[in-house]
Amino acid sequence: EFLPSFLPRSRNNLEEIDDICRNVIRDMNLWGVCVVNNFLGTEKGLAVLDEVLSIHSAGLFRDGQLVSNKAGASDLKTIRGDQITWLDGKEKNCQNIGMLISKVDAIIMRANKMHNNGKLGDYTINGRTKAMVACYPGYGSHYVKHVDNPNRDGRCITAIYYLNRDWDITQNGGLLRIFPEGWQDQVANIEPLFDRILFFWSDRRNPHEVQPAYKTRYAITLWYFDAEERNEACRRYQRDKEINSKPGNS
Ligand SMILES: Cn1c(O)c(C(=O)NCC(=O)O)c(=O)c2ccccc21
Ligand SMILES: [Mn+2]
Repeated sequence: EFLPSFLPRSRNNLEEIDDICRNVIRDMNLWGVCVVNNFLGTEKGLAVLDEVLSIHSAGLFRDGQLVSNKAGASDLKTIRGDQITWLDGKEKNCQNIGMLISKVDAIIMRANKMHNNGKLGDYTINGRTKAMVACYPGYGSHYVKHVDNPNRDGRCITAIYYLNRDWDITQNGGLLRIFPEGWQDQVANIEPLFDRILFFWSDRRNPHEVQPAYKTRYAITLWYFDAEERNEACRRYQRDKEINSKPGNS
């Protein structure tokens, strides 16, 4: 369920939300990508980072996927890639992560309402995934070029909040490179900087990769659902399950 826990916001917060919304709507409809810096402000950003660090030191991250390193088949040494854990933000010692999630919800819901009678990019957003907290250990772990939602699973917007202080892309790597469809051979290079949030369409319009990171790299990702596409995906999933469960359809 998607419960934007709207708290009565002081005046300036609402103005700020409105201002960010206008940026998100304009950039998403123009480029399909939007970057907002200083999203929470340093103090709140650090509070979120502290919670992520304590989750990491509590060993709650599942071991990352095994990826063979670029050296090729010869040495079978594999390196651990990204480590992830899923949160809904209501867990104990996660209230700042919860506050981050509520703020992103508020922006997406408001942008959804604000733009041509409640549609952002022709989507009707009515839900989202839990938050995926990701950690790239800094031994060259990377993420191969991919599309988040290549086959209409319902996810329409990807939102990634970065937590990496004093990040030097030349030393630390970890660049997110997006290859937006229709930009010809132009690419979007996004540095995973502290208190930066990034929005982009989750479908085939935005193939992207995470380049090898040489310092621990943290990010929190939310994926927002388009009501219609999600319902259709769930119906398809249900039908496939029934077909596959019938005897003889092993
Ligand atoms: C760890 N991690 C990811 O980092 C990205 C991704 O695209 N990240 C972009 C970024 O961190 O800038 C993903 O898309 C992803 C998808 C499924 C599981 C894990 C995943
Ligand atoms: Mn991705």
